Amino acid sequence: MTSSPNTDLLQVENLGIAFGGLQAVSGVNYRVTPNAINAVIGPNGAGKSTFFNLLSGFYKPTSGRILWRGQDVTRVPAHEMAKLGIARTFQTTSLFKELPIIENVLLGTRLRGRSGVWDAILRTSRLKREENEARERASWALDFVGLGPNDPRPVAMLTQEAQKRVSIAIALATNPNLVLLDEPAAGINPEETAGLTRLIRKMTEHGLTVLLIEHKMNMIMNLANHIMVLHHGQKIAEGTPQEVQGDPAVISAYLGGGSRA
Ligand SMILES: Nc1ncnc2c1ncn2[C@@H]1O[C@H](COP(=O)(O)OP(=O)(O)OP(=O)(O)O)[C@@H](O)[C@H]1O
Repeated sequence: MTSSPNTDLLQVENLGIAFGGLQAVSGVNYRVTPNAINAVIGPNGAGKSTFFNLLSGFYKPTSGRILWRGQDVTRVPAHEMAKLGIARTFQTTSLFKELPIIENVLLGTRLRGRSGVWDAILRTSRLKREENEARERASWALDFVGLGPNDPRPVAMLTQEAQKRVSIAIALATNPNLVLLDEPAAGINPEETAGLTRLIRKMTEHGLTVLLIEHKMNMIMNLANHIMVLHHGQKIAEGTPQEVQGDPAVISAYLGGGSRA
């Protein structure tokens, strides 16, 4: 296996998954462009969510493999992927709505701590150190996404857009290299979408690599540096926004496939 760990982050080879008789993703070869905004698009049912779940370790492929910095991580469980430096956002429905903002972020980061039950009972110095570090990291992440670390409000009182920022802060607090964003602009208005676009750009300006799936085509075309197009589970095109927009296979997939953009 050839690898160049300094430049490669995530790469997939011949990746596929079948659900019963349905081949939801098939034979995809793809390499995430480091320190850039990467997008995966495609008509409804193209396999975007399934591809995303494969990358984040939630589904295990039935063919092919996933490499992280040149290392085979195909069988690594989802929580271990987070430890490697791959973080993903979840829909805002998975937030603990009655808890304050920072507690939501702390719950996300605590999962990475090394303290065990005895550390908790005895309040060991390791536990205290980890708690302080987690709190610092959570405050930094909330500040980064534009939310006040000392804001005492429960998540339920925030707008949908601010809740999306909380989910991004949870991902950032795990100190990732690659952040996978699941439809970051779903269910928010154009003005809020512009704000989230700025936040996603800021992430790459700070050295992060972003990969997102999103239906809002205008947003993607303005935001992404590199786009991969799925159709019926297969990669049909990839390149710059200009390249994929002008690609006849992409145009025909969208005309025949019914875009929700
Ligand atoms: N867990 C599953 N079990 C069985 N079939 C599934 C499962 N997940 C997805 N599929 C099927 O795989 C195909 C791809 O679905 P997927 O949700 O990945 O597409 P998508 O591009 O994200 O769609 P959308 O744009 O509508 O969200 C669909 O035919 C879907 O019904």
